Amino acid sequence: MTMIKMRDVVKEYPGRGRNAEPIHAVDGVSLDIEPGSIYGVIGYSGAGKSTLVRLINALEPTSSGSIEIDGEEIVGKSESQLREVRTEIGMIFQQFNLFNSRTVAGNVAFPLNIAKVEPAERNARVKELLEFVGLGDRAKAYPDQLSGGQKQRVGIARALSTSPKILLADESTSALDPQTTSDVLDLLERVNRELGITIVVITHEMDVIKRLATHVAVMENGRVVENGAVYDVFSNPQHPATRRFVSTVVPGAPEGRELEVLCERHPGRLIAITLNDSGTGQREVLGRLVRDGVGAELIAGGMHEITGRSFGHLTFALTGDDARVDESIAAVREIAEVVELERVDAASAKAGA
Ligand SMILES: Nc1ncnc2c1ncn2[C@@H]1O[C@H](COP(=O)(O)OP(=O)(O)OP(=O)(O)O)[C@@H](O)[C@H]1O
Repeated sequence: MTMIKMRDVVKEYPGRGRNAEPIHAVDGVSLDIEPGSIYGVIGYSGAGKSTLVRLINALEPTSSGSIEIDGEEIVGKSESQLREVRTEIGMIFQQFNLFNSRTVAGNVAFPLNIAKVEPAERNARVKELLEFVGLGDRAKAYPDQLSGGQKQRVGIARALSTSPKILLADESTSALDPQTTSDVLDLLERVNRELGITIVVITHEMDVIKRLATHVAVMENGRVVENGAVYDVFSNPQHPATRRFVSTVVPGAPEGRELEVLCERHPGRLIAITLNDSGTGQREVLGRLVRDGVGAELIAGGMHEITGRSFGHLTFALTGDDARVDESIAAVREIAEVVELERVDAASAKAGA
């Protein structure tokens, strides 16, 4: 059964000022998030990501549409019914939201106290969770004595305390440095793999999606403009917003100033080759490009590993007799997507500007 099923979900806020149009923070979103997946939701500031998360854990009422959590409709439920649904959902935050007056153990125990779990069972659970997140020796510390990464580990342990089926992570690594981000993402991956918890990751960083997610939805102006398996979306982005996000982690064919610089540095004809995991490798490409009278130099691009599958762009400068270069290009076209780039020279680009 689908873990989170959204159909035509709308969240409307009153507009600011008199006679202002209402704000559609979420505007007709339909998504299926399957059990065991790590679903990334990416978008620029104001796209509606945080609102979507607040609707999933019913912190705010949905204006219209349907949200099913593990088969159970949550839209229109009473507060007491929602409390039960919320125990199925853990949440972590950008600013960690820990209680500074409580110890690490006290923070993790907090949801268990509310759920009236017996002390012996509660203490055992807290110990087990702190071991799981690698903080077994910090139970008595206070949040102020911890680094950002450690605080987020406490946040994760607390979110897992009631054994939820779903973990919502709202910009959970945005306040952390790159190494700490990487450690926290590794931990989230373990939460998913070892505990089988479905994770929804809200972020504005495509790197987080690339590292962690199995699926991605791109949001713009309250709508999902594109979604699917991460590899499919990365290797063939359709919407301009998706292309912009993908280009931040997987550079496409060079353009603009980068292309100008490459043209300044390299003579010949430039071609950009797109490779996916359909079997064609770099070696095969080179074998077809290089022939008598044709020189091929790799001048930009690289391959990327996305959900265990490879994908990337390679840009070559080809020198030699035009007819022979044509043959090389035709030979590569048989096995890969090839685009010939129009040369630009900086002087004429400036003159034209
Ligand atoms: N409580 C509210 N009242 C009125 N408007 C709101 C409210 N919450 C959000 N909005 C508006 O809804 C839109 C989406 O906001 P939301 O915070 O969900 O976006 P976001 O993608 O999470 O952005 P950010 O990354 O900056 O948090 C924005 O235009 C925002 O101003």
